[in-house]
Amino acid sequence: MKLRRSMLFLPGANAAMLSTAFVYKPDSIMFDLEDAVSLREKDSARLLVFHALQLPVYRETETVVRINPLNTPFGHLDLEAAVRAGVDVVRLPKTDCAEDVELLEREVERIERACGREVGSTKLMAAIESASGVINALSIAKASPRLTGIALAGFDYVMDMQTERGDGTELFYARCAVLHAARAAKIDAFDVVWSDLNDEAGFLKEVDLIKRLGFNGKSLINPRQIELLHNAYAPTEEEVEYAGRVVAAAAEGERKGLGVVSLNGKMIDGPVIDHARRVLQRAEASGTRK
Ligand SMILES: CC(=O)SCCNC(=O)CCNC(=O)[C@H](O)C(C)(C)COP(=O)(O)OP(=O)(O)OC[C@H]1O[C@@H](n2cnc3c(N)ncnc32)[C@H](O)[C@@H]1OP(=O)(O)O
Ligand SMILES: O=C([O-])CC(=O)C(=O)O
Ligand SMILES: [Mg+2]
Repeated sequence: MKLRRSMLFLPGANAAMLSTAFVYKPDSIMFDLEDAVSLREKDSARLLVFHALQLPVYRETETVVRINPLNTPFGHLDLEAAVRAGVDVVRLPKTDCAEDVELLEREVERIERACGREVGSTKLMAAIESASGVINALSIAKASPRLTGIALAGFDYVMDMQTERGDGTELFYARCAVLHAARAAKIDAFDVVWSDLNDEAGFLKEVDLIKRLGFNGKSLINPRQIELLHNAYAPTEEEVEYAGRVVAAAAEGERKGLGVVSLNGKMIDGPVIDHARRVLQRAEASGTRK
């Protein structure tokens, strides 16, 4: 079970962060070449990220590079550097339609062939940051078998919608649309960045909401957010104990040839058993909540 709860952004021009981010153990590390890098640092950031990707320490963690859009002067250069350096996942920002992903896929394949990397080994992720992107979320999510997930990018999205970040009401439709598209395409779904590092309670409230909606995780901007997120996503001891009893009751029912059994008056059938197995898998992969 590949956990993708935390995807830590860091500015590609920041050499100190590039060389230490792995110690925080996010599920994925995302080197940003887009909006966190000033125009004057685009070239040096690309070179730094190209070298950082090849450090042995990054073999252990999933690496992601957020390139600039392909219709900018930087996008193709970023992509060339990321694929040649062996990045695990390329994240395309400002994805508005399936054709954006199809173009990305063609370019990635061309570069893989040119540099001798196995064709298909570079995975993709699309960030949806506009009304058009949200409307096209399903076709974007199904645009390439290389896609591991889609992400909602809240800051550009609320700009496009002529609103601003608030209590989450402004993101409600987009979150549901992106999530349904990802689930229909059987890929991961990532929620927006939380930018107020001093508002831990607000962050945790948002994490609770997106976990209940069904997101795999969130894009993060600071190491302090990682442990909070992982802990909130870990099942509690009680959930694990109950899941164990559900699986045991189901096994007992199967031995007796029963399709449905009851545990303390609660019906236990297929989806309940699947959920219990997922809780146990998650506990095995991430431990229990502290
Ligand atoms: C809308 C968008 O596009 S969002 C995506 C793009 N944005 C980004 O990539 C921003 C990433 N985050 C950051 O740059 C920073 O966390 C900021 C600017 C938000 C806050 O910076 P600070 O106030 O310095 O954070 P803080 O005091 O918590 O830093 C503590 C330590 O963590 C390190 N750190 C902070 N953020 C990160 C990060 N994202 N990755 C790795 N290390 C980090 C700092 O370098 C510092 O290390 P040090 O103690 O060795 O100097
Ligand atoms: O991709 C992200 O998560 C961050 C981002 O660009 C945005 O919110 O506009
Ligand atoms: Mg953005």
